[in-house]
Amino acid sequence: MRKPVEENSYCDVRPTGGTSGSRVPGPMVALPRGDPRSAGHRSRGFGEQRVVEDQSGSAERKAEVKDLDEAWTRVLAGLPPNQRAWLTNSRPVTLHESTAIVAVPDDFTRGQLETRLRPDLERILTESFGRDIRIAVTVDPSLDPELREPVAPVQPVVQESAPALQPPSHALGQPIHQPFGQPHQPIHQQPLHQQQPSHQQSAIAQPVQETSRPLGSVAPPPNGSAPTQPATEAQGEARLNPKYTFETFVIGSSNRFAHAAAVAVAEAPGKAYNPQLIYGDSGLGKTHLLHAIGHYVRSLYTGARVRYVSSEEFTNDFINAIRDDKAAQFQRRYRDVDVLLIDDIQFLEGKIQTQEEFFHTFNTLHNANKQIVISSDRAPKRLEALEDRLRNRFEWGLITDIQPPDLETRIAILRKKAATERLTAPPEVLEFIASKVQTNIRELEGALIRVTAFASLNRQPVDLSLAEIVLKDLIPEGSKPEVTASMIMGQTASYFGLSIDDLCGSSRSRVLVTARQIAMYLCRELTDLSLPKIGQQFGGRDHTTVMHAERKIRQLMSERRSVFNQVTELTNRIKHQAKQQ
Ligand SMILES: Nc1ncnc2c1ncn2[C@@H]1O[C@H](COP(=O)(O)OP(=O)(O)OP(=O)(O)O)[C@@H](O)[C@H]1O
Repeated sequence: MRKPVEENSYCDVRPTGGTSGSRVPGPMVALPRGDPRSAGHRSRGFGEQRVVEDQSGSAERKAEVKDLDEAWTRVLAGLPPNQRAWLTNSRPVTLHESTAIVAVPDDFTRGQLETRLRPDLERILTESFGRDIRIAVTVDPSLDPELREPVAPVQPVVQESAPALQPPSHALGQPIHQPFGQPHQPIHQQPLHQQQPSHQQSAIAQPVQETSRPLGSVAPPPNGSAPTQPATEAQGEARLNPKYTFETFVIGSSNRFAHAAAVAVAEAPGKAYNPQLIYGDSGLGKTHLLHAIGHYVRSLYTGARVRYVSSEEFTNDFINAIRDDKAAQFQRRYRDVDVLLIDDIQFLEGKIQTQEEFFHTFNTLHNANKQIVISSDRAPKRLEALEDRLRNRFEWGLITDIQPPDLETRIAILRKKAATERLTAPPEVLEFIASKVQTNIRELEGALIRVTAFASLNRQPVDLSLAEIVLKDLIPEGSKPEVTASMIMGQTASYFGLSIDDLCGSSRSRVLVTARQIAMYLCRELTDLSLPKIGQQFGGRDHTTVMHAERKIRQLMSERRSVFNQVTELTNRIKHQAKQQ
């Protein structure tokens, strides 16, 4: 048997020069390529979703969006002036189910909305709609008035830059749904998406256009989950795990935005956000969301060609195609699809030839308004060994991150997992497991499985004492792991969406001051560092500042539940990180 070709053994292509623009951390929005806003065609800031919805011609959706606008007017009227000031350059984007997405110009404002303003915003929105509404905040730098003038095109529009790659007629100006065919069932049959606006039906029930390629015609089962057996080639090609659907995905503050964006992408593939990039640490649900998009697209659009592939498989496939002289088949496999879901893109780092191939795959799909969804373990700007031109393209669409889930979300995930896997575990055991395993959902599920398996093997009931024994082995106490100031600062910065420089800097904004004081407090609690040493770590501050911070946080913890929760969650994360060192 021939050995597979080593990716780098034949490469002679070098990455192009240049640097990608630096971006603020956290969920970010980049203008899609060809977005008329980038050429100054549209005065509104962040509003791609509205445009998509308006194009669908749905009266219901328009009404809903209008409601959000109206509700937003009420929000502005209902807030005291000092809070309203934070919303001057903010915009409501869209309402998806019970989540209102709000765009703000920078990360700092996002912090304000997510902490200080959140209760009032959600209260007024909830009152306005007569049902529970949560907010998800996204950053759209184009809302910053200082960046608005003069309006420079962010990306050249497709037609200007690449006349040879004109998308097919159906891809310009017409709904992308058409080539996919009609939905095989009314939306209201989707259990999780019962509140789905009925615009979906009218939007996609349009005449099916002739396309040059055959369309699959297999309808998935009514619940939107994938069948266990591939019934046709098209269905088999999708390679979706039937367990990874939106129905089985638990939404919490750590993944709310990524989830909402994923649903929007699945409802309007190629139109809402293209590409969508989801990034986050291992085991936080990126693959799950990719598969869920695939299932949902296939349940909405009969015949949609969806392909899920890990970047590793893409690389191996490419290498084998070259070895076997089957480049054309390879290209058809990845370019003749409506939705390409590509997982763990960081795997392409350093693989120049595969990156080159993926670059062309990306361009072909994007130019034809086909949807691309990418996952990565890091933000694109941190994929240093990826070519700039690829990283830049990832920023054309929507970048969403997934953070480790909080305690409530972890408990909810365990509950769902126990229900779907028919595992019996009392609530106190689920809570105990969720408190022990904090950062990786795969480990969380593993712990539940271990506990229930242990009980079953020993014919014992699943109770707290048994869970303690099992998890002791899983997460041994051992010697006290060493916590360092840099660990604390790193975790605190990422928890609050700040940088280490922010923590060491001189800004006195409220979010920053609280974050800095919490980090100093944790340094006192979790390390043996002296007050002056801690002061030095935070940009050479005086030891009295550290003393003040310690007192302040102690006091706030007993007064404000939010601060108590923040300190508890951060302590858990830091200890967990220390254990892994
Ligand atoms: N929000 C969630 N609700 C329910 N299950 C979840 C959620 N997030 C993750 N999971 C489950 O956790 C496990 C790990 O998730 P997944 O494989 O999607 O992580 P990942 O981010 O792709 O990790 P990696 O980067 O290591 O591939 C899966 O079984 C998935 O179903």
